[in-house]
Amino acid sequence: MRSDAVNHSPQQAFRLIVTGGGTGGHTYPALTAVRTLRGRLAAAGRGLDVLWVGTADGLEARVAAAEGIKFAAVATGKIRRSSNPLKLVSPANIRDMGRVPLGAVQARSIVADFRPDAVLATGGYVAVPVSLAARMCHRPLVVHEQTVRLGLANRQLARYATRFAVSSESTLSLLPESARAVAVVTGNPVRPEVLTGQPDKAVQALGLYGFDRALPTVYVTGGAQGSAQINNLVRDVLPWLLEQANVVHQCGPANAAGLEQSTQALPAHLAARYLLTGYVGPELPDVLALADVVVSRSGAGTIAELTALGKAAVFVPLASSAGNEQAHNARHLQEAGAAVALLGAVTAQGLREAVAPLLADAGLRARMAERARVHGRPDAADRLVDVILAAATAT
Ligand SMILES: CC(=O)N[C@H]1[C@@H](OP(=O)(O)OP(=O)(O)OC[C@H]2O[C@@H](n3ccc(=O)[nH]c3=O)[C@H](O)[C@@H]2O)O[C@H](CO)[C@@H](O)[C@@H]1O
Repeated sequence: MRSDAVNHSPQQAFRLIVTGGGTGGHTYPALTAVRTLRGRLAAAGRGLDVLWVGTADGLEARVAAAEGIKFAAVATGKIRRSSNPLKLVSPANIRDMGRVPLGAVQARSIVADFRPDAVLATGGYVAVPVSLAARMCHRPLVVHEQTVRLGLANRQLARYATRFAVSSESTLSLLPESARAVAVVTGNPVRPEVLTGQPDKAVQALGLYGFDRALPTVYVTGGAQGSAQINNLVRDVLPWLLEQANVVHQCGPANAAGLEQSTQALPAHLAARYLLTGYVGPELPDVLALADVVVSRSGAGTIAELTALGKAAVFVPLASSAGNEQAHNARHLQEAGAAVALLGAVTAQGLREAVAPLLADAGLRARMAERARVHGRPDAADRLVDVILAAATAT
């Protein structure tokens, strides 16, 4: 499917509003779609005028700034779910609910002024007012869902979408009927640079000169915000782990200080094989290239990257993710022999037993990596761009 929108009015730039963020899982697929769309339009001699609408303090604001994308902030509120009705009327929820109508008014004025050819919404609370504004202003709305099970924001938006792009066939049966009629399976876009990392660049950029390259390297990651659970498990097995491997440990920007202390006791030869960092920025592709085994949360973004690359992985899913979505992702890959899933109450011993065979046996790692690659969709960004262009010309 190649749309006429690429060749339409070559002198006039394609106008896109992109919205979504809060976490890396919502932000990076949007960024990848923007880059891919820009490339496709440029190849046809057409420009792209893009405006990202997000929250001022979200990851998306930093990512848009780093990419040179215009950014507009709207007020947004996170409604904290709880089984206790009293907690639903907490001061924080009341304050945030008040911000939702304000965000809707701001979003409507932004969309009306910008007059986009299409709006792409990739989830997160901020996507709700912007998508509603797209609907009110009669602009084509493409909603992209990264996870197998719909996120809360996208569930609300499903009925307003011109096209509803999903990452997995198994999501189709979970969609409301109105969204199923406009649904397309695209996969979850992976930043292209993630696929072309180089191990030596990770060593140089992060100063990993104490790593023993004869040993395998483990990349531990808790997702964009880090994971206290994974941090504690890794801390408890660290001396053992460093006897068999080098470790890059991404612990979350807020957690680094607390962990540094526990690693100060390591003998020098083990400490040299360990890098603790809050967040892995532009070096991420190179760190993934260096990694032989990944110990990780099973958010949709991470899964899309690890399967596109083909990496042996041990997943520790976030148990409270919406509808146990992370456990579902991890179990699905475990059943295919493409990962190990640690479900339920995970102990340090359990992590050690899962990682040890993979560190000891390069053949086992290679077979798992090969099975993981079968689930990757490296062409997802191109497919999503097809959907955006088709939605823009359908009106
Ligand atoms: C806590 C939470 O709400 N989790 C959800 C969130 O995941 P969350 O955003 O935490 O995690 P994902 O795995 O989806 O994505 C993380 C992204 O951040 C990148 N990264 C991470 C760490 C780092 O140091 N550097 C870096 O670049 C990863 O490579 C990946 O691209 O959105 C996902 C997609 O909607 C959902 O599946 C998750 O359940």
